[in-house]
Amino acid sequence: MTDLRVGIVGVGVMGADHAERVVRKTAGARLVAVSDADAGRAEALAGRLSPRSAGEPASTARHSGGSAYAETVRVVEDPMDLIAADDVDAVILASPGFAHAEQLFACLEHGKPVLCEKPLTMDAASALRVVEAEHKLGRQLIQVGFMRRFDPEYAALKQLLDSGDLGRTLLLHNVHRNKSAAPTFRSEMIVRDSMVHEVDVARWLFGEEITRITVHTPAPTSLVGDGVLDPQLAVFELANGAMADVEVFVNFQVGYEVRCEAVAERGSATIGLGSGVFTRAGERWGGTMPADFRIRFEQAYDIEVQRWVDATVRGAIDGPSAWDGYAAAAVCEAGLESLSTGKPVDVALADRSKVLG
Ligand SMILES: NC(=O)c1ccc[n+]([C@@H]2O[C@H](COP(=O)([O-])OP(=O)(O)OC[C@H]3O[C@@H](n4cnc5c(N)ncnc54)[C@H](O)[C@@H]3O)[C@@H](O)[C@H]2O)c1
Ligand SMILES: O[C@H]1[C@H](O)[C@@H](O)[C@H](O)[C@@H](O)[C@H]1O
Repeated sequence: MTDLRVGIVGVGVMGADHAERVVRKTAGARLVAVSDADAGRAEALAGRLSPRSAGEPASTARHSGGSAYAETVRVVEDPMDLIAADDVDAVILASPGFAHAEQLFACLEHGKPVLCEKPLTMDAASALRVVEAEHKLGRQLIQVGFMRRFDPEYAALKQLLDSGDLGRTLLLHNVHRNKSAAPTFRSEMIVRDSMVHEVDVARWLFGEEITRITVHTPAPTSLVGDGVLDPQLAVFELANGAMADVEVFVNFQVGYEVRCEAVAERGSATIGLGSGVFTRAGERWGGTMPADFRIRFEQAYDIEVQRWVDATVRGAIDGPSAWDGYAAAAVCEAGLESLSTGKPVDVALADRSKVLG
C-alpha cells in the first residue's frame, strides 16, 4: 500500500515536532510538504528532514515507524497551496489558533483529512460553522489534537472509570503547569490554549457536556507582570451534576506538570504523579520533571498521529471530532466571560442532534 502523503502547515514548536514524528516514527505516512508564514523556518526544517541535503544517503532510516525516510520535503509558500496540492493526501495544521478557521475551511473544500491542533478555532461561532460545513460534506475529515486522550495514563484512567469498579465518578481535580510561557501568552490564552485541554479531558472522562464554568483569578505571580492573570482556578459543572476543577499555571518556573485525580463513589485514581526514576538519596527523594509537553506527552502524540494516519487511510477519523473541538470552544468562550467577571457563566452549546442530524 502506498504511504499517506502528509503536508504540515505551521512548523513552529508543535509543527516541527509533528514533522519529525511523521518522518521518523509513523508507519504508512510520508512528509511531502511544509508551509509556514516564516518561509525561512520552513526551509530550515525541510532541509533538516530531507536526507540528501543533510548528506545522508536516502536509504538511511533512523525511524522506528516503518515508512521510508522522506526523500525531499517541499516548501510551499502559501498554506492554501499546500492544502490544495495534488500530492498532499492529508494535512496537519499546527499554525496558531487564529489561522485555523480559514485553513480548516480550505481542507474541507479540497476534501483533505486534517489533524488540527487545538484550539479548533478561536470562538464558538466559527467552530460551529466548521462543524456544520463538515457535516454538509457527509464525512468526518477533521480530528482535533486533544492528544491527552491518547496518553497511556489518561487512557488507563478512562478505562478504569468506565469499568465502574470505583462506582460513579463524582469529581475531577486537575493540575496543569507549564514551566514558562512567552510574555505574549495573555490571560485569555490561558483559557483558550491551555485550559482547553482540561475542558476536553472533563467532557471525555465523564462523557457529559460542561454546562457552566467559573474562572477564578488568585493574586497573580509577580514573575510575569503586565496584567497577566496567572495562575487561574476554574470549576466546570457537568450536565449530570458532576464537577471538575483545574489549576492552570503557565509560569510555574519548575517544569511541566499535568495531574488528574478522579474521585468516585468507591475510590479515587490519580495520574501524572511522577515521571522518570524516583530516587531516595542524601535525605532527599524525588525524580525529574519534563521541561515541556513534548516530553511529557511524546507517547500520546506518537499514538495520536499513528492512529490518525491509519484511520485516514480507512477514510475515517479516530479521535476527538470537530464537534469536540466546537464544544471545547463553547466552554472556553464562557470561560473568557467568567475570566472578566469572576462570575459563573452558562455554556451556550448548540443542540447536537439538530446540528448533526
Ligand atoms: N497539543 C499540544 O499539546 C500542543 C502543544 C503546543 C502547541 N499546540 C498548538 O499547536 C499550534 C501551534 O503552536 P506552537 O506552540 O507550535 O506555536 P509556534 O508559534 O511555535 O508555531 C506556529 C508557527 O506557525 C507559523 N504561522 C503563523 N501564522 C501562520 C499562518 N497563517 N499559516 C501558516 N503558518 C503560520 C509561525 O510562523 C510559526 O512558525 C497552536 O494551535 C497550539 O495551540 C498544541
Ligand atoms: O499550546 C500549549 C499546549 O497545548 C500544551 O499542551 C499546554 O500545556 C500549554 O499550556 C499550551 O500553551
